[in-house]
Amino acid sequence: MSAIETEDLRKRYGDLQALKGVSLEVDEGEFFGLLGPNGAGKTTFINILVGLVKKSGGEARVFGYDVEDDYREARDAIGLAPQEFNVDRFFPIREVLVHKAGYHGVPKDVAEERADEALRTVGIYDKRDTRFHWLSGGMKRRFMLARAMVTDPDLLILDEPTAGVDVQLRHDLWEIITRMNEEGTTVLLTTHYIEEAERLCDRVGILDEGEVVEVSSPDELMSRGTDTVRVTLAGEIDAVPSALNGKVNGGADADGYEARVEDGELVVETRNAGATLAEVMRALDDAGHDVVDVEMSRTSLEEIFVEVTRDHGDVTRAPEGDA
Ligand SMILES: Nc1ncnc2c1ncn2[C@@H]1O[C@H](COP(=O)(O)OP(=O)(O)OP(=O)(O)O)[C@@H](O)[C@H]1O
Repeated sequence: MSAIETEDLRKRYGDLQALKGVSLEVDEGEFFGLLGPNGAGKTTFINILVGLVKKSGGEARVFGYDVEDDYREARDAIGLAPQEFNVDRFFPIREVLVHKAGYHGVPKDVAEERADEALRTVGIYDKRDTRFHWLSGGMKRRFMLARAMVTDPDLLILDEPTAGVDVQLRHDLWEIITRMNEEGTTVLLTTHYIEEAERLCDRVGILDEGEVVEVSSPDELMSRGTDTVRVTLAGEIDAVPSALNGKVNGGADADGYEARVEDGELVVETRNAGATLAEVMRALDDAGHDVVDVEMSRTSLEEIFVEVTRDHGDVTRAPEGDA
């Protein structure tokens, strides 16, 4: 069964079409990243799933439950850590967690156990009698995750859970979320940190201006980029060795690569540096060159992300009748 399934999901705020027909499927147990520039519609998508925003059209289901017709069942399956802090400021945080679990139908004694466990997991158990208000910024982020997990949800939705936190805390939060996913919880994560998506997610969906422009694994996305191999030789070379010249096919595509001489060094652009390198080294050796140094660089996921959303913009924002 799918954890999340949307078909042609639409949302209009006045004149603004924030979601323009989003069809997405997230499998049970998957770690799915939703990426997109500011205003792409990520929070709107999440808010429809949790019943905070009413859809204008299309379908949205969580574990088969319609998010509007079967609101209670769908909502009880979700643990949400929203982007904005929206926590009761008058109660100690442990009580906030107990109330939260109770609201979702968890009996009081179990709720209390879960609250303690969640606070321990995120490392702020010793602050259990403190009000949210008095926590540090990092502790607040930890608490948001504790609150999302206290109902033991099948689907964890995290809207930029690590925004503005330091590297250490980010890694701590990653570890906790990864463990939950390994134990079977489906995770939907939105983030602006591409590295986060690359490290954590099985698949990422890129949303741009209310439309899904791409769904693939981080690896698949990375393989779209071009790797550059720069080889420094003992002496300068003035021409690409003929064995490599034969591979030039007008650009670096899946089957080939493009080699050129730049400042006396050999530069090869390829889809896959690992696969190409051996061939390049053999060709240089056969041509009698001594290799002094090899430097490889990959296009980052960040660059690919920028490219994908820019290309989408070129199409959707092109004036009518324009090619
Ligand atoms: N309640 C609202 N009323 C009017 N417009 C809204 C409302 N909520 C969101 N929008 C608009 O809908 C669009 C999508 O917003 P949304 O918050 O879903 O984007 P996002 O991808 O989450 O952005 P960010 O990465 O900045 O959080 C934006 O243009 C936003 O201004």
